[in-house]
Amino acid sequence: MRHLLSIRDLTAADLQAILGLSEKPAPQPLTGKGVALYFEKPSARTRNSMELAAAQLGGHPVYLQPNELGIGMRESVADVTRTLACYHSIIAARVFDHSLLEQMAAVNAAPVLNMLSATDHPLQALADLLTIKQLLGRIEGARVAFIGEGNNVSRSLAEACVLAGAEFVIASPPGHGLEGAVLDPAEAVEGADIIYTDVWVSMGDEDSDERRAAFEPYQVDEALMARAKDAWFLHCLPARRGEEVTAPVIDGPRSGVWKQAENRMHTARGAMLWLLDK
Ligand SMILES: NC(=O)NCCC[C@H](N)C(=O)O
Repeated sequence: MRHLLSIRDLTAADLQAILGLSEKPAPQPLTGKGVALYFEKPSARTRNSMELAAAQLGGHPVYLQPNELGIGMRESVADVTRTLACYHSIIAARVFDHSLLEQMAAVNAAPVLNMLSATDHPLQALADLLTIKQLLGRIEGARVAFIGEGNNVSRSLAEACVLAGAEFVIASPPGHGLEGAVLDPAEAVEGADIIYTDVWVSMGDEDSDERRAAFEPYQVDEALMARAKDAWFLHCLPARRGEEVTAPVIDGPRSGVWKQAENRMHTARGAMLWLLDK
């Protein structure tokens, strides 16, 4: 049984297969079947794109919240997972603790799909790669510069870039980076085809003056964009104009964020088809 908890669950061929499936007309393998969507955190793009993608595949999405499901409280993780698998072909979850996804996947009752955890956001990275392919006409050899925090979005993007043959570089404040080399923003955007950022304060993380001060030199503004010739700007959204990005950049002619948001739906279909091995 397949699970998609992180990009590390994919081979290079799997990744290309998902991108291919995402651009094809939707088949209907989920006719009469359910897709469980369990959210421990808020969601705009993920919930809507997953609900639509499930419907396009012929399935019926069911939105579930912690206070109803009582996972690990009213009922054990394994029993909830087995119950959901009685009705649903896929169990998708957005969680605080990544290990909950691992516990659900270990039951092997239905394919488990990560809709964002503290460490990974594979669905976002799939949409990012499809967007890069559409904007540049290629992924291989592209230089993707991420300016901001090393966490779920940047980790999955880095892994997906490596798998698809793109170059990934990151500039993060000290103590907020990913494993491996960290550059400063000017170095990172040098020769970049894509400049990408994310919020300074992720869902569930603590906001503070120290944190804001650390991230302030990492704002993507027109001057930073101008250091890279003809780069496209991407952002997973939600965006805070005036914090991680300025309005002229995200609302400007080189912003691909709305194509990227739409692609969340197409790649959600691709990911679910891959999970079902269709
Ligand atoms: N586009 C999305 O699905 N959400 C992105 C939120 C990313 C941010 N790093 C967070 O964890 O809150």
